[in-house]
Amino acid sequence: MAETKPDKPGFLSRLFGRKADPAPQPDQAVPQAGSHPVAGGHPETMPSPPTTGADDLTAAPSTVTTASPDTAEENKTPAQLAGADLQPVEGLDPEGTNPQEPLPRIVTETGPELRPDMAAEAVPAPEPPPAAVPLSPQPEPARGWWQRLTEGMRRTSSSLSDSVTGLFTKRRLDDATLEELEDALVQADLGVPTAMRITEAISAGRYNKEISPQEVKAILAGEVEKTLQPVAQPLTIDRAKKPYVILMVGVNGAGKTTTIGKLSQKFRQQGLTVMLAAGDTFRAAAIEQLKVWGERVGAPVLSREQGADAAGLAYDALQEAKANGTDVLLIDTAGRLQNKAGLMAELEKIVRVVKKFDPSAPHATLLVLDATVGQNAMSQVELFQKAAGVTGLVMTKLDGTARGGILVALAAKFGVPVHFIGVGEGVEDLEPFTARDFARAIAGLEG
Ligand SMILES: Nc1nc2c(ncn2[C@@H]2O[C@H](COP(=O)(O)OP(=O)(O)OP(=O)(O)O)[C@@H](O)[C@H]2O)c(=O)[nH]1
Repeated sequence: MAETKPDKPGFLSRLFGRKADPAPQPDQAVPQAGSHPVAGGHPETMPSPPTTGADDLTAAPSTVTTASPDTAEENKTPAQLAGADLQPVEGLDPEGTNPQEPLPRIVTETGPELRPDMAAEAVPAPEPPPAAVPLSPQPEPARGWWQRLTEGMRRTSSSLSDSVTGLFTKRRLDDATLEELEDALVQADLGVPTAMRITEAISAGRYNKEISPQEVKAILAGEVEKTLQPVAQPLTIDRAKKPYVILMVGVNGAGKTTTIGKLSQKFRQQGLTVMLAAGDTFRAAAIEQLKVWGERVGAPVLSREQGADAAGLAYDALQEAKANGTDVLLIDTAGRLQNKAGLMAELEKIVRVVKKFDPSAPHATLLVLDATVGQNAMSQVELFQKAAGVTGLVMTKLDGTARGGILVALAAKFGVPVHFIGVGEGVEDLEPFTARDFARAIAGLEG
């Protein structure tokens, strides 16, 4: 549920009286940084912040797994560890010793490609998964991205669709209707400025006339697409940077580790070599989870023991990746809470250390956002931007919420590129973000 609707001028007064005022202030009335609890996390169990500076880089030795698609069977990670540690938000066991911590959920992948223009193509027949990955007895038939996207976003789109249908069936477009529509859009987390823009677009030339729900949805989709178009940017790997360093940040449980796995798979399918750095040294299980992904996608994983200095690990990983001529290095980081200054300082330290090795790195800093946190995503963007200089967003779990509209609010407010969206736990459920598909899915329109 969205929060209390912020104060805003009545629709008619905005439409006729104050249209010249373009300042998109209302978003600031939406609850902001620090006003919500962060999803998950156990502040009292967080490790003490690391010392500052990049001088303590010679701690424990790192280990590198040598995963490759040809890894011998006996050397593979046991199946029971595959994807371990997948419910970090509630009941998180920072020591990684809780026998109750859920085992990995494995989903058979079907391997779509990275390019947005291929997103809607039919998914190729599933390849046999590595032996370490148990097959479900009845693999689901491959579904195209559009189908997964619309199914995943059903909760968001049906709540919007229901409002639109309820409001516009055999009813004239009057002030009250528009007011209610605006409320529904704000409730769906699209943000007040976007909600106002959409209602104004709908009312233009149609005031006091009948308008069908379908027409409203089409205008809604058009306006959402306009807002999203500038941020829908593919993640482009610059082959001249070797390794191309991607730092993954986000609060715990947002889906960073899983996203790293899914991205690695896409890079590998493009023929790129990938190395993973298990920079979430906070939890042993997170390190294991990354190793499993490394095995699955054929990417070596550089790790140290739990509690080791993450910045030192990142430095080692850079050296290793450089020495090996690796194309892409993905650095995982611990789940961080924005109100934990020490943890943010650790993130800043990782960035500093990476820059020491290569001033142009990290070449991309991707903030993974869990769509289910709704408006709290706004404050996460602000804080991670400060700590790490976010260059792009990945939004996960759009399938688990009616608050998918938050992506529109983020686009309107920050203009940070959105590279990928996730609508499920499977490898194939993460795809490059395209404005039109998302806009039509959210409006409940056919592709
Ligand atoms: N439904 C759904 N679940 C997802 C999606 N993306 C990730 N998840 C799940 O979210 C959970 C948390 O993912 P992780 O990758 O462990 O999150 P994390 O950010 O690395 O968490 P920490 O290791 O605690 O920092 C896992 O169960 C994932 O399978 C998505 O798009 N949809």
